[in-house]
This record gives sequence, structure tokens and C-alpha cells, in this order.
Amino acid sequence: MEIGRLVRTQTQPGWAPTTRGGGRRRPLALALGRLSSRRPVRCRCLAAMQTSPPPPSVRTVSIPFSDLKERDRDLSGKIEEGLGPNGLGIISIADVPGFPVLRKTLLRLAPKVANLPEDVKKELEDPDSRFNFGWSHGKEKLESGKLDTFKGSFYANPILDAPTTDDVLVRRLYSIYLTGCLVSQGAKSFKALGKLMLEVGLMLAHHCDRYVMQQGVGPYDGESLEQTIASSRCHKGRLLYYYPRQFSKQEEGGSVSSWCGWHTDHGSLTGLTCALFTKNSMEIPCPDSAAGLYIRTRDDKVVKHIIQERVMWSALIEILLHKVTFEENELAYQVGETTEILSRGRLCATPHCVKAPSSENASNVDRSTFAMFMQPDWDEKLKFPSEIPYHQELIPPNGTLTFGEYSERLVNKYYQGKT
Ligand SMILES: O=C(O)CCC(=O)C(=O)O
Ligand SMILES: [Fe+2]
Repeated sequence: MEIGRLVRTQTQPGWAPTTRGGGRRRPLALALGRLSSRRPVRCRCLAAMQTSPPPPSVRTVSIPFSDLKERDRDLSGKIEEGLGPNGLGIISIADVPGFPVLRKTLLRLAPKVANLPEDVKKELEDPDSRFNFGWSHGKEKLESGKLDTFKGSFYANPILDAPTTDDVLVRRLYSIYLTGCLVSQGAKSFKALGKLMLEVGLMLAHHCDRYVMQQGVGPYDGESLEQTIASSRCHKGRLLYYYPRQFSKQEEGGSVSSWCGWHTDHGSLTGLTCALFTKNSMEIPCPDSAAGLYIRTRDDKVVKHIIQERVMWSALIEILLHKVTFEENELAYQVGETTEILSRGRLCATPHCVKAPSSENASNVDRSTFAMFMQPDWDEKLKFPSEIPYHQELIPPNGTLTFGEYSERLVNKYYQGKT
């Protein structure tokens, strides 16, 4: 499992002041009035979404790499539109030099790793890290404890081979552990793509910091997002392989989260490649336009009211659920919960999931992608605000925890029932 990458089960009152200009979902929220229900509403909402026609695709806000790399350029409008309280929580960067080749080289390796003999993959597992390191399949719990069995992942730190000499910490920092097929074929591209995604992520983090400071939040009561990421030894690459799914007619392609369950990333910033689809080992365009990455906006506080008002579910879906698209050669970035907390909600993490293709010709179609989780260092002291939208009960009265302590508390909360 991915520490803390678990779905929110409660409605969240908005916690950042609404920013200038409002957003595309604001008129509805206003029309319905502010709701402060603390009751979980997710199940009813998702169940209804799952039986409804697919929502239209939404294109990410995109920033050209040539603009991103200019530190003095004002990109706050785009940052707000993509990652602010009314944004989708995802943004993409176009024309990153060297990215297309690295993407293809690494993603082509994912099926090979996932289809290694079971005993070889077992050797690559690391139960001590709760499968956050090396090979992981069917171990991650998402959506109220449901095991995600339809994808396999290979995790490692692409940036540092030996982040520390402390044996215990080595595992915590996901030190590189590339063996078997990956050693012979893929270590180079795993590391190179991870490094590139970190470099571009740092540029984006700089512009995020500028935007957050413009909103009147100091340097996050500690370090900026850029410094937090730059000084961390704790980054984690994840090569993902989604196994082909077969649906019966009755299942109608399964739920919107049929390939990966709903969750919110837990760290600072997550880099994502556009996925590569293959059928019987041939690369193909995705055969079902409804398949792929979905995000849910943060307006779920309106759901209960909508149920009472019997507003059309189709209208609701358009507001809450979005199939997200970005170009094959763009790099996408999502905000993680830790950044949302430290930026006082000026940058927002978004629940997301992945839908498998379900049309007739979707049998034997698999999906490969790569995620780069950028997170604070294990020893980084985080100063939490007094009110936070996630995991409030884990934060001590003085509001201070290292990222490592915070991560361990999250794991205990979800996997051992301890806090
Ligand atoms: O497969 C994807 O596109 C998203 C993967 C993801 O959300 C994750 O690994 O946290
Ligand atoms: Fe994710």
C-alpha cells in the first residue's frame, strides 16, 4: 500500500477562502447554499455515479516547459486555475525535453516486470515497509479497505541509491532496489525519468510557492514546497501495471474505479505520465474513451442537499466527477495532502481513481504508467495548522510532527486501528 493514500470518507468544508473569480463549480454551491454535513456521503454518491453514463473529459490546465523554467514569470493564474481551491487539482507541463523517449522506454518495461514468475516477484516484495518498496500487488487498501488487486507496482527511490547508512531508515527512504528484470533492462530509465520528473516538479513547486505567498500564506510556517522537496531523501518512483480486466455484460464495465480505487495522494506533489496501453503486446490507443484517470472535485459537500432536492444525477456527475486528459507527451502533477495542509488549502489535493476500459474490444488491454511521489524528508518537521481537513486526530496539541512520524501514524490508523 501507499502510505496514507486513502480515500476521504467525510465531507470537507472548504477551508481556504474562495479565491478571486470563483470557479466553475461555485455557482452551484452558492445556489444550493453552504452545507456543513459531517456525515459520510461518498458511498451513495459513488454508487449513483457508477451506474450513470460517463462524464465528459476535461483537459488539464497546461503550462509550456519554456514558461515553467522562467523563475520570474508570473504563472499564478494557471496555478490557481489548475491547483487552487476551484481547480481540478492537476496540471500538466508540455514540451519537457527528453521526456517522450524516457516515458516510452520505462513504460514498456512495466508489463515485463508484472509478468515475471511469481517466485521472482515474491523476492522483490518487502512486507516490512508494508509493500511500499519493491514489488506490490493486491496489498494496497483503498476505498474503505478494499484491496486493489487489479494493478501491480514496483516502488523504488529513483534519486538516491544510498540515502543513509542507517539500516532501518534505508527501507523507510525506499532506497533503490532494482533487481531481476529491472536491473538488466530498466534501472537506467527508472532513475532518469524519476530525476526528470523531480527537476520539473521543483520548477512547478517554485511557482506554487509564489502563488501561495501571493495569497497571504507565509513560507508554509517552515520551508517552502520547493525547499521541502529539494531537501528530501524520501522520494519514491512507482512503475504501475494495470492487468487486463474482463467484464460480464451485467457489470457494464464495472465502477468508475474499476482499475484503481479512489484515493488522495499523501505527500507533497505527484508527477504522472500519460499511460501506455497495449493489447496482446501491441501498443494501441485506449479503446474506450471513458477509461483512464478520474478526479472528484471537492464540492461533495453539496451532494446531500442534491439528494434531498432530487436534482438529476447526471447534472451532479458533471459537477463532481471528471475524466481527466492530458497529452501523451505532457507530464502531469497532482497536489498531495501534505501540501494542501501546509498551504492552508490554497493548493488542493484531489481524490482520483482509474477506470478500466469496458467496451467490446477492450479485452486483453493493459495499462502502464509511472508515478513520482515527491514527499518531505522523513526527518522534516511539519508544523500543522490548528484546523486541517485530513487526519486531525493524528496531530499532537503542539501541531508538530516529522513527516516520518506523521506517515507512521497514518499507517497505524488505517492498518492497525491505532492512533
Ligand atoms: O495510474 C494512474 O494514472 C494514477 C496512479 C495513482 O493515482 C497513484 O499511483 O497514486
Ligand atoms: Fe494517486
